[in-house]
Amino acid sequence: MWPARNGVSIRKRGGTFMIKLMRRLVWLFPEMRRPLSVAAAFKAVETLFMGMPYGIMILVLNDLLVGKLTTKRVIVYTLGTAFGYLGQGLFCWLFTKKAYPLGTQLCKRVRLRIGEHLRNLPMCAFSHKTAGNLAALVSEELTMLTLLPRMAFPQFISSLIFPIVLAPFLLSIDWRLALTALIPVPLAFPVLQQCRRELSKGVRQRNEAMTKVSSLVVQYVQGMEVVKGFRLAVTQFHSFAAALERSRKDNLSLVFRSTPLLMTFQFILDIGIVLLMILGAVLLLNGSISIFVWLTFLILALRMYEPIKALGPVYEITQSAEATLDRIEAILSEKPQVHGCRTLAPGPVDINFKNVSFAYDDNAVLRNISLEIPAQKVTAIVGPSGSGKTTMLRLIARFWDVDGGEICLGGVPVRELSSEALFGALSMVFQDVYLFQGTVRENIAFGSPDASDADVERAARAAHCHDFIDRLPQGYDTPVGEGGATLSGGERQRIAIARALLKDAPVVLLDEATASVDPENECQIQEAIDALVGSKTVVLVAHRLTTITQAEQIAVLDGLGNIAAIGSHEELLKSCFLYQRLWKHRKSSLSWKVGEAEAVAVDSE
Ligand SMILES: Nc1ncnc2c1ncn2[C@@H]1O[C@H](COP(=O)(O)OP(=O)(O)OP(=O)(O)O)[C@@H](O)[C@H]1O
Repeated sequence: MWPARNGVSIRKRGGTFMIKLMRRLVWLFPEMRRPLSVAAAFKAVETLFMGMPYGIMILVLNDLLVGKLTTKRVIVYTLGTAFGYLGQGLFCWLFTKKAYPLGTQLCKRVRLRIGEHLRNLPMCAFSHKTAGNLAALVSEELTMLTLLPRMAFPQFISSLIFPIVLAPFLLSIDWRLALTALIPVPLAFPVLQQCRRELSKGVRQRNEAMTKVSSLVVQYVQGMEVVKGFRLAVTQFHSFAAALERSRKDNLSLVFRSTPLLMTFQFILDIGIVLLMILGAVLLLNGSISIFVWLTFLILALRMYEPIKALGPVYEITQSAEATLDRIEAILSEKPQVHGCRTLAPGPVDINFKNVSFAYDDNAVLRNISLEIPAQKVTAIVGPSGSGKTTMLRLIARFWDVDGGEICLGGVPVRELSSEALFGALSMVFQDVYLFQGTVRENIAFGSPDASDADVERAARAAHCHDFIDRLPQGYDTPVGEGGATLSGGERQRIAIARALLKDAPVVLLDEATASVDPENECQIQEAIDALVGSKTVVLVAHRLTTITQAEQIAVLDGLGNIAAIGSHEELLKSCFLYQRLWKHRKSSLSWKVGEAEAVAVDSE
């Protein structure tokens, strides 16, 4: 076995770069082994047929030189040549039929495999960088990988077959000329190896530049509002243009670095032909060989070098494919989150934080916190900005795993729950509501594929979305733009609440939006939340005064990773200084907002 590379161990056996590469491919996608072998066999037979007309040409030459070329023989040779071309055509077609779909299949399999793997990764594996990386990998880079089975591998087989078949034949005719014809091949290969090294560096640089371009595109489009709002369009565009220029330069440098080496490689092979001519002429003149032998060598050597010379471009494909395989392996080697197999007993579910500690990399956010969240009650988490409120919700859902302690759901540690049991028990409404491309109906029924249209409408009414959905051009069948860009923040949040209502899970995790919404929207969101809460275990990161006061239990985070106090609103107002401060701050910001609203109203009168 190869030592684990990026966590993925790969069987290592000998073989050339191409064989190793194909082994890696087959190791990652074992289902490709058989179709690849069949395609390779077709290519090999096609190559043999390609050699047939040359063989016949030599027979004709021999007959001509010894004066044995009869009409009958001419007919036989003509038929033989035609047969050679027919066989070549037939196997070329068989090869194409087998090998070309392999490229598209490979593309699909890689994308599916990566998609499947990403589904099981913890959230810490995702970032903007990853988005750009993935975009570059699954689009442009993958296209180069698809050339491996349908272009590079077959070309490699062709280049192998001729020397293997011809070497014994040439050696049996004249060993001196045979060695002259064959020796340039091993002499030229070190140059090709050097070219491979250059290509390897260049391809990686080019891929990095491509990834940067993709990341910038993702960032540019996703952050367009900020870009425009802060008049950064020109600056951002310049960095995008600079990344494109870098990518262009890297592409050119790849060509300029490899071309001289490729030309040297081909030149060494060409020298073989020149040497063959010189040595052949000398041997012919001193009577050691016949003209037939000399001409035979020239014809066959030219034919033998042709596919070997074509190996140059093959190297570029293999280096790109190797870099792409490295990146695929790196993604696949990210450790997936392991779920247990335990399930939850039906009925109410409580949540228990037992000495939980958590840090994002080095940023410790929670330190040994313990909190019992009773079933079917509303627990609010409050605290200064950045104190870890949202993080607590994320840990319940296992978007991240705790570093110390444990979180139990219905008495079962979340790590031991199966993903179906865990996510089946949770309804989540987060601050940044993401809506998927599709209709409003599909977005509401996202977590409940079996819901009927009537169920969707009932949930939408309860979440106070029905009226605005009804006003949309196609009602529930109105397409929603990517991320929900065509709806307002308040509308998006209410759709997320309808989604959660429809799911009807025993635990509700709710991260109230901090962004202010207009009073009418705020009131509707509040009513939608009231409908969602019902008889469920609710954990909410609360920002509105009403939601905070209505909670049966409030946990106050102190901003240093600890829980400062736990209690009801009245208890905390009496006993917790931090809560009093937070409460005062909230009230004053509310009166400030009300005052501002009144001022606007007066102004407009
Ligand atoms: N994905 C992440 N990677 C690294 N650090 C993060 C990540 N998410 C949050 N943090 C950091 O963790 C800390 C707690 O963040 P969290 O979002 O839980 O706070 P919060 O109390 O919900 O804040 P707010 O009230 O402003 O929404 C912050 O310092 C934040 O910068």
